Amino acid sequence: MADSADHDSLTLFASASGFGRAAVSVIRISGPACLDVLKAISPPLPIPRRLSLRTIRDPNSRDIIDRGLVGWFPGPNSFTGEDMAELHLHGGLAVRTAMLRTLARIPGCQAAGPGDFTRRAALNGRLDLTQAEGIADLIDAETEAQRRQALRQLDGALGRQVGAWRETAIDLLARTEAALDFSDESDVDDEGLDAVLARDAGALSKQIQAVLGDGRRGERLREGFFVVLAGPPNAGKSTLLNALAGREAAIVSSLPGTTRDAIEVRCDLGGLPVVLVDTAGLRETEDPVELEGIRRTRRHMEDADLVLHLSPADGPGREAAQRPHSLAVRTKVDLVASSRLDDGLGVCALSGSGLDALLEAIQAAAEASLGGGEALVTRERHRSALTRACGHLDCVAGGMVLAPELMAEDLRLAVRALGEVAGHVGVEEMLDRLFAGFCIGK
Ligand SMILES: Nc1nc2c(ncn2[C@@H]2O[C@H](COP(=O)(O)OP(=O)(O)OP(=O)(O)O)[C@@H](O)[C@H]2O)c(=O)[nH]1
Repeated sequence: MADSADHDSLTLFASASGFGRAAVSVIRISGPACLDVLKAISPPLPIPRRLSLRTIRDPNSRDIIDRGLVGWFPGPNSFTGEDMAELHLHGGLAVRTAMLRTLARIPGCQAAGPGDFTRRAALNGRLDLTQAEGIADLIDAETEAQRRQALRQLDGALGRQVGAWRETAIDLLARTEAALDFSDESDVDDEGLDAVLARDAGALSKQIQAVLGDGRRGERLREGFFVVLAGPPNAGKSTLLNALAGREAAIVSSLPGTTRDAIEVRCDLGGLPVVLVDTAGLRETEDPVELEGIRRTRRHMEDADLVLHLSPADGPGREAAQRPHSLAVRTKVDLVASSRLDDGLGVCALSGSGLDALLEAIQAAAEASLGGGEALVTRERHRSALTRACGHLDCVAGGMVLAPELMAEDLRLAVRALGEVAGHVGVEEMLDRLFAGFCIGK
């Protein structure tokens, strides 16, 4: 990982297209030695930003490694802001290995770690931190809604909004500082300044809070809408999960208590990411392993966005929905005559009957929770920094700090908290954490 000045002067290289077998394999190179590397392995240098067919050789032995396309992207107008190159080679394992081994032997070159290229782009001011997160989210996006949200963030929607709030907070701070520094000079009018500052700080805080009051839609969309399948042992939870997910993900068995821990299956419901969670059956038991499973089930139910309370149609009556975000579902409806069924949701996971209605109900709940406009805040990190900023602005707005020096300090802390979102301040540790989650070559 590029975390020291020494490391930053190295030229990094990595496979940017994964490590499997493919038609084309892309190797990225970025750093000060990039130009020399290209001249050594694939002369002559291509026209910038235009892929050119070249023979690529080991610079020492002059052995041919492959014939492929070479792209040359001189800094600072490259993804990382440094000199960069891309080698589009044949996607075989041996070709890629030979190329990476050759690059590793060139002085000044080093294999990149996860996220190193994006990290350099952020450090060179090509992206702010929210956009770097947008790239990570775009790579991880599994559904259409996640892809759209990540693209919006990569486009800088959050960075621009938070940047505008930060400018306003800086302006408030400048006015306070001016009043402090020149309070004895006649041309600085601090008459009623406290009231004006309090009003403006309050207005800014309200704007931020309006965005924060989005029901955590952005975070939920990244993480998925959690649907927990709960109910007594043998209610048919695992069978239903498999039927809903369309694959055999959970162990299905006729032994009550087969599922001891939660099993999660991610699926795409109408473009929304839904995580179905199969849990241990709820019943009275002395078995310590099963008890632990039941404890975890209860915790999953508390954290769930939606709980499906399953009860077999041939058993006791339908369980009443215990909280607003829950649905009572009758399972194994094939075991009773249709005349004995009530009007609520009922499924036969074996034949698939009733599954469409259940999926529609889950999708409607997910849409109600995740839909309703475009969320700006997509991570707890953003929420926590913005909440802190609001706290400081509210101190100024509420007249809780009377001395102008203290007011200035609160405004400074608000500016700092807002700056953290885009990566202007105090983010070294955060950078390590963020880029560690990237893939190599990005
Ligand atoms: N007739 C019928 N049997 C079903 C249906 N769904 C599940 N079963 C059967 O019911 C039994 C229990 O199913 P599971 O899916 O393992 O039940 P579970 O609720 O996950 O059980 P635990 O893991 O013990 O909590 C199995 O024999 C299934 O084949 C259904 O719709 N109709």
